[in-house]
Order: sequence, then structure tokens, then C-alpha cells
Amino acid sequence: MLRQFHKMHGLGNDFVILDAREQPLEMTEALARHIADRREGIGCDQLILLEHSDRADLRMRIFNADGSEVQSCGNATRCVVRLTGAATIETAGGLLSGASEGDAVEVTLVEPRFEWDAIPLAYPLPTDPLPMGWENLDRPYAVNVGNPHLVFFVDDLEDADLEGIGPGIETDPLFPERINVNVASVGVNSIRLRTFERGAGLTRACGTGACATAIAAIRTRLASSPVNVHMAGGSLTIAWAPGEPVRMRGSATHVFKGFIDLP
Ligand SMILES: N[C@@H](CCC[C@H](N)C(=O)O)C(=O)O
Repeated sequence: MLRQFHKMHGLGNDFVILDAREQPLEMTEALARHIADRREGIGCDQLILLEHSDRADLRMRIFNADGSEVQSCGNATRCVVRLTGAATIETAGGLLSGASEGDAVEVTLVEPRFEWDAIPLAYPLPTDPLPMGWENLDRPYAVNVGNPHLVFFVDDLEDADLEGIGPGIETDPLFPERINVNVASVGVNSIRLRTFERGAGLTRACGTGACATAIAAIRTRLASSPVNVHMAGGSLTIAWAPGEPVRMRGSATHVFKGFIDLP
């Protein structure tokens, strides 16, 4: 059956968005991987499936390029708010909200979690920081913002071979659900960030990575809220205070609309 899709991106982190609210669609890991494949399918970092929700304006399901279904995606949340006008969005990572404001979209994600079993880790360890190291990356902060992140603060962003070291950290048995890996350097209330995403590899920007990194920086007083986070694809403004959900503001871009033949 021919289905319409939207290609969108948030700061170069790109998505195929399929709206299955009227016509349900059974998504499998293999089908998601095929659609996300840049040679065989349409190509994207994440496939986003919109479904009906009883709790919110819509339900957003997120599939990484490797086909794995995950809980949250900050950049896609802004894209879905822009595309549909939804004010509330149900995800596996929690209930989110958002609104378009001129060229920008502001979304409120969830309250971050820091406990070892909420990250989750395989066994109890402190998470602020985690007393662990991988090659020249040491003592990351672990933060769950709906999905799991590690944040390494470094002096020189270019020193970290994130592409080389990312897969080993992502799949370390310490992280039973795998993990997203962020490397960041902090300037005067601004952060430079690179992210190796679980199930997708290096991306041009990661919204939840920016949130997790800003939260870790605010918590450790390296930065104060709101803070600008700069990534290869552009910048986001992140606001957070302890005990509150994290807020993210940035662009969401529609690229084109097309049709794909799906079973
Ligand atoms: N690009 C995203 C995060 C997508 C999911 C992530 N790779 C995971 O597995 O948790 C973002 O903008 O937040």
C-alpha cells in the first residue's frame, strides 16, 4: 500500500515521519531498518510513527536507524509539533508537550532521572559521575531524560575519537539497554557537543543529548540555566531547574513529502 511520509530534520538530525493515526501500520524492526537505510530505503537517523493516543493529542513511536524502538527523541518531538500542531505527545519515555513560536519550537520533555536503576545500569554505581573510563574518556555523568545518556566533559572536543570509541561504550554490558554517548566542552554559559547515538551512530545533533548534557552541566554548576548547546547541525537552548522537566527550544525543518510502498 502506498503511504505518504514527511522528511523532516532538527538541526540535521533527520527523520522519516509516517502518520498512522487514520490507517494503522504494523512496524517491525526489519521494516524500520529498511526505511531508514540510506541506500535501499528513504534514509534517516530515526523513523517516527504517529499513532492515536487516549492520553495526548497523539502517540509518537521512535525507531532508530538500526530498527530498535526507543523511548524519546528531542529533535523529532519539535518536528512533530511543527508538522501536526500537537500540544501534547505520548511517548514510551513519558508525556511531552510543545508549541511552535515563530520559527522555533519549544518542547517540554520529562523530569530527568539519575538513579542507577533508572539509567539503567546493570548494577548499583554512583552516576554523578560514574566511576568508569573508556580510553581517554573518563568519569561520565549518567542522565535519563526519557532515554539513557552518558555525558563526558572534556577540554578539547576534537580529542575524542567518538566514532571509534562510541560503539564500545554504547554496547558495554554496564548498560543493559545500551546508551547514547555525549562528549561536551563547556564555555561561558554555552556548551559544544558531539553525540554518538544509540542505534544510529554519530548524528549532526541530538536533542535529548543536548538536554542531558545541559542538565549535567547545570547540576555540577559548570553552566547555568538557560544554556545554549552548539552541535554540528546548529544550536538549541535548554532550560532546566532541579525537580522540573527539561525544556528545549530550537528549529524544526520540513524537507519534502513523498510516498512509499509499504506492506
Ligand atoms: N536524535 C534523538 C535521539 C534518538 C534516540 C536515541 N538514539 C536513543 O536510542 O535513545 C534526539 O534528538 O533526541
